[in-house]
Order: sequence, then C-alpha cells, then structure tokens
Amino acid sequence: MAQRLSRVRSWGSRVFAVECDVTTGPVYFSVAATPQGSGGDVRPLGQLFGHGKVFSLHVHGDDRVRAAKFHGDVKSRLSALPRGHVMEMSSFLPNQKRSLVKGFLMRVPADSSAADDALLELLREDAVHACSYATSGDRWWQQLLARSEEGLVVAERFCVAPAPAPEHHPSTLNIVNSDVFYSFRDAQQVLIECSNIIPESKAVLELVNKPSDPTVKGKFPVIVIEGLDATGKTTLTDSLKGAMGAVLLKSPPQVLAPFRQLFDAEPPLIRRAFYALGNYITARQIARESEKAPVIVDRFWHSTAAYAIATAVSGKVGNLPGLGSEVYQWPGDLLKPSLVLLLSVSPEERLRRLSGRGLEKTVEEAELEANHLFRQKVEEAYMRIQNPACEVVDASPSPDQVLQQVLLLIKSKCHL
Ligand SMILES: Nc1ncnc2c1ncn2[C@@H]1O[C@H](COP(=O)(O)OP(=O)(O)O)[C@@H](O)[C@H]1O
Ligand SMILES: Nc1ccn([C@H]2C[C@H](O)[C@@H](COP(=O)(O)OP(=O)(O)O)O2)c(=O)n1
Repeated sequence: MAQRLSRVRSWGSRVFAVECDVTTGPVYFSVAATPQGSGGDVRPLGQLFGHGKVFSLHVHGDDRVRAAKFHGDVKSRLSALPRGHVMEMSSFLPNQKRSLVKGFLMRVPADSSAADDALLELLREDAVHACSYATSGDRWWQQLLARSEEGLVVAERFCVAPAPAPEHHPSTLNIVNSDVFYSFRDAQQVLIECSNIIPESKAVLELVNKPSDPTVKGKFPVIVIEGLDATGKTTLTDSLKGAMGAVLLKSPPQVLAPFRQLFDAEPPLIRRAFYALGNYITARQIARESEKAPVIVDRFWHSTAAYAIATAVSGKVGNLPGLGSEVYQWPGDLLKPSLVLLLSVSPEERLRRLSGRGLEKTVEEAELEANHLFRQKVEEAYMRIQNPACEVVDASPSPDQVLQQVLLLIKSKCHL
C-alpha cells in the first residue's frame, strides 16, 4: 500500500485527456495536488462522468514491453464487460516529453458489479492505477482505488478541475523511441527486451545483427517509392525495374516475411521496432546492389515513420507534431536514398483500385479505408518527413503516363 500511495503523489499535478469523440477532440481535466482543489467550471466533466459509475485505469511500469502488452490486455478485459463503454484516456504532464501514460476511462451502469470485480482483479498487478470518480457539492473527485479484504477501497482523493488544452497534443509526447526509432540500436533494444516473451525476436535479431556499414549507398541512384496501399507502388516499381534495368527491393525485406503477421499483432512498441529493423536489412541490400545498378525500393523509412506517427496520434490531423518536429527527422545511421517519390491519388480512385484488386487487406489498410482521418494523417506525416523529403507524384493518370512522368523526374533529380 505504501508503495502505491508514494507513486500517487505525482498524480496530483497531472492532466488527463479523454478521447470521447475524436472529431471534437479530447476533454482535458487536471487533478489538483491539494485535497482542497481549485474547483472551476466542471459542467463538461459532469457530462462526461455524469451517468452510472466511472473508472479510469492506467498502466505504468518500468518494463515497457510488459506494460505495452498489459495495456492491450486491459483493453480487451474492459471491452468485454457487459453494458460498459470504454474510451481512451491519457495522463500526462503538459508538453513534457515521455510523460504520457496511456489508459482508459470506463463507464458502467450504476448497478454493475462486474466492473468492480474486474478492477479488483486488475489491481493485483502493481502496474495498474485505478480511480473512480465521485461528485460532492459542486466538485468532482478522482479517487485512487486500492484492494482490501473488503474489496475496493478509496486510498486517496484529488479534486478534479477543467484544464486548458496543452500546446502539444498528449499523444505526441512519447513518439520518440516508442513508436518511431531513430537509430538501429534503439530499435534493436526493443527486440532484445522482447526476446523472453516473443522467442521469434531472437531470429529477427540474428538476421539484422550482421556487421555492416549500411549508411553508404553505391554510385547508382536509389529511388524509393512511397504511398498508401493501392496507390500503384507495385505497378510502378515493376515497370521502373524494366525501364531502368534496376534492381527492385522492398521494406520489410523478404527475409522478414515469415515473422510479419506475428509482429503485426503485437503492440505498437514491438511492431514498429520490427519494421524499423527491416529498413536496416533493406539498407544493407541497397548498399550492395547500388554498386552495380540503379535500385528501386518499394516502401522504406517514410512508411515506417508515417504509419507509426499516424497511429500514435489520436484525433485530427491538427494533432500531429508540427512541421520541423524532431519526429520527422531521418535516422542518422540509416542509408539515405537519392530520391523519394510519394504516389498520391484521390481517396475515391484509391478505393476503386482497392476494390478492383480484391485482395485481402492488412488490418491497418482496412482501417485506412474506414478511417478517413487516419489516411489524412498518414499522408500528412509522409509529407512532413525531412532530409530526404518526398516529392509528391500525381498517380491518377494511366500506368504508362505515371511511369513516363516518374522517369522524367528521376532523370532531372538524379542527373541521369
Ligand atoms: N496508374 C494506374 N491507373 C489505374 N489503375 C492502376 C494504376 N496503377 C495501379 N493500378 C491498379 O491499382 C491496383 C493497386 O495497384 P498496386 O500497384 O498493387 O498498388 P500498391 O502496390 O501501391 O498497393 C492494381 O489493381 C493496379 O492494377
Ligand atoms: N518499410 C515499411 C513498410 C511497411 N510498414 C508498415 C506500415 C503499415 O502498417 C503496413 C503497410 O504495408 P502493406 O504491406 O499493407 O502495404 P502494401 O500492401 O505493400 O502497399 O506496413 C512499415 O512500417 N515500414
């Protein structure tokens, strides 16, 4: 108990954000450090908390791999509760990097006992912080819960007050080294930490562990083709290969194909580290092949970063880190291509091509289709990545017209 309470002290200066409706943006509230609190206009919180019982849960922990896995586990357990409504909720120190702790806000009917039982069970884990919310007078209180022989008890309570939106959206605070990795070592470290719980990590590490100096490309140009699924990357890269006598590579590389499905099902920390490492394997292949011929690459670091950032940042495009943010910087130890082209088509044309192809989509691509906001965020993140930045290519004309347009662009940019 003493340990739990000592951890709570920092809770008092935190701001919480609840993503109740991604189109209107989160509701922010702070919990005051003093038991008296400052009150304030709590009507929006009344609307948020007002019906039934409300709980919040956050997963802390020094072991980031375990915390990431447990976060997913908590979500599925809460989602399974009858008559419950679960929303994303984050706790953070405004504009302070790495201060984000992800969690959930759960509302259940007042007569539900299943939620109490689930909380009691979850509180067996030291990493879980659970709170309930109660009103007295014109104040709302956040009540830190603990286990006792009688069941759930309130260990401490803090006054809740509305807080202004911070300058940086909370979901941007932990991107570096949790969603996007800026060096081989940082991505490798995640898979090392996973080795005990995901044995396949060892096989992946062995594939990337070979000594190499992959930052230097050969004398021939290296052209990366990027874009959302079904924008025509495969079609274009195939024809570029023929037209330029080029070698065609892709990221993730073929050697990682047997592991991809498994890592796709893991939490973002693990999944993104896997894709990041894939780029270093492809970089090694690029370095070797570009000594002999031009190289065309189907997806590379722009994809890794753009999808990761778009997934990490909830809500609207405006929540993305601003242009020039460190999150858009190319990793210092990763080979830089000569040219990166971003294929762009209208959402309607892309949907036509997707349905025409009729292939099974990755979960993320299915989500793209359903989620217009997500697609916009991926495209915007693609365009904010710097050094090298990508050149946007209108990929709506016929395949041959796109090819001719791209050949001209390559000729002028790569001085061929
Ligand atoms: N320029 C184009 N015009 C019309 N259809 C295209 C064009 N380029 C590709 N397609 C078609 O769109 C679908 C998706 O193309 P594909 O090259 O597989 O995209 P990606 O590799 O980006 O997922 C395919 O059915 C392909 O034949
Ligand atoms: N270099 C890469 C390539 C793909 N990814 C991730 C980003 C998305 O989650 C998926 C998209 O890949 P997918 O295979 O669906 O795309 P294509 O079908 O090749 O167009 O993979 C990545 O992170 N880094």
